[in-house]
Amino acid sequence: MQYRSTRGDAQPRSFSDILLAGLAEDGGLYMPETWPQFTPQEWREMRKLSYPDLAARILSVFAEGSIDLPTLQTLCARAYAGFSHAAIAPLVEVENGLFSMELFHGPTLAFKDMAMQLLGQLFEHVLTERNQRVTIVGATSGDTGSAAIEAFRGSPHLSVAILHPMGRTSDVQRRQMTTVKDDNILNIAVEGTFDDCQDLVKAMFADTQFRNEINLSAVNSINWARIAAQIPYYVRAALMMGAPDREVSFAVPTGNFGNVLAAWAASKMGLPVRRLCIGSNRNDILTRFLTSNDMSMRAVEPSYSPSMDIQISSNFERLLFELLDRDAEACRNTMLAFRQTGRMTVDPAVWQRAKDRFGALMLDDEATLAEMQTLWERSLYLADPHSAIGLAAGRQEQEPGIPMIVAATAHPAKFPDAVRRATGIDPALPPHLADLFTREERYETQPNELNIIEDSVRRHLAGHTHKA
Ligand SMILES: Cc1ncc(COP(=O)(O)O)c(C=O)c1O
Ligand SMILES: N[C@@H](CCOP(=O)(O)O)C(=O)O
Repeated sequence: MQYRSTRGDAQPRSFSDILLAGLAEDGGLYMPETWPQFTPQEWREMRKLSYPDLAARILSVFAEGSIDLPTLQTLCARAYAGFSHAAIAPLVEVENGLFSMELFHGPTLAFKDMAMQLLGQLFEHVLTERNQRVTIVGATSGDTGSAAIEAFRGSPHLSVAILHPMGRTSDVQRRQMTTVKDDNILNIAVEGTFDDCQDLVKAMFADTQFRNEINLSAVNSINWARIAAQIPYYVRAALMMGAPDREVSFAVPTGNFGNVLAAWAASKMGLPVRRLCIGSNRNDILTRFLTSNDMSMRAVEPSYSPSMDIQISSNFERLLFELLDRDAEACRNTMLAFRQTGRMTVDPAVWQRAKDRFGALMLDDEATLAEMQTLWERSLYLADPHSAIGLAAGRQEQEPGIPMIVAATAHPAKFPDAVRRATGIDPALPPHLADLFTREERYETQPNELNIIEDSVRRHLAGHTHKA
């Protein structure tokens, strides 16, 4: 399988190449040249596979020509060995026909582990094979950072620098990142928002000298491998509900648009998905786009669901590329104009195509707490604020006879303040994190300035390489 950029300039590249490259050189995002297809019979045969084997089967079509199926099976078995639930991503029926797909049973208690644990294995495999070293720089609004740190800590092949927006994550999220002491990890609190952190990462990719100097790589969902590794749980859930002989719908709390894009990708591969519904908090740029063709940037507002405090949803570019019939030039021009003007409206026919596929719902903080309270009182289901937004969005789009599967993206214990406020319950951290608040933190605070952040990364690499 070969990959091309949404902005058209980059050369076609293999899966292993784009895994390490992260972002295309023209600033676009890599997409598979064609959508792999499974027949109904092939989907049915996947029903009997364990989660790791199913993940390997799905990944094998994207990694074709780079990594073979037996190797992927070994890597997937290792990736999911540390999950605390035997089903890896269990389904819980919260209300009649409304299912919570719990994606938070990995080591850092958020859906990011589902892909990041596998990326950890994929990077080790490809870097060992190529005898190469890279530096991963990632942006996080709270969960990607800790998942990446957990997946890559102690690796002899790479260093990881994570930029988080100062004071805008939960305390649990920050401590999960900043209490990890491995030499190859650097945490930087940036005086800005998540969007600033993400822009800094993209600016580092655009700085060719710096990019080459440190062998820059990415593990945010701008990296296609992240999306590919998020597809299997949608497939698994749909198969459990009777697909391909029955349609299902998905609802996903959304920020950077990566998770719901994986569900959409599964439908492009032939999985019978009826509706996709996104939930957002008051940072509702995507909801506004889907309800009124208005993608206009506003200031990022803090909310009870901080991981979705995002205005610039990177993966929307991948959907736009498809909506524009893969016209890379039109995609590039639209994205550049969006960044210049802070506004995007698309041709009404293009917008209609998005609306035909996606529904959307916005919940502000008050409505989020009310939803958490209702879920607790009616169903004894303790949801974190992000998952609660997804469940409300899913309920809105439910249709008789069609299972609605909602991505539950974080463990309630990551957001104890909101959970306590909504339900009066104090959600406990699992034993491996029970002493999180007594661990010592280590991080730098830096202004939102590219040169300063690049220098921090350089200093860290010099110190780390020195020690190694
Ligand atoms: C807990 C949680 N829920 C939802 C989201 C939104 O997911 P995405 O950015 O893939 O849309 C995030 C962050 O990505 C998250 O950490
Ligand atoms: N919510 C995310 C933001 C980054 O998303 P990603 O999927 O692109 O890595 C976070 O928690 O960091």
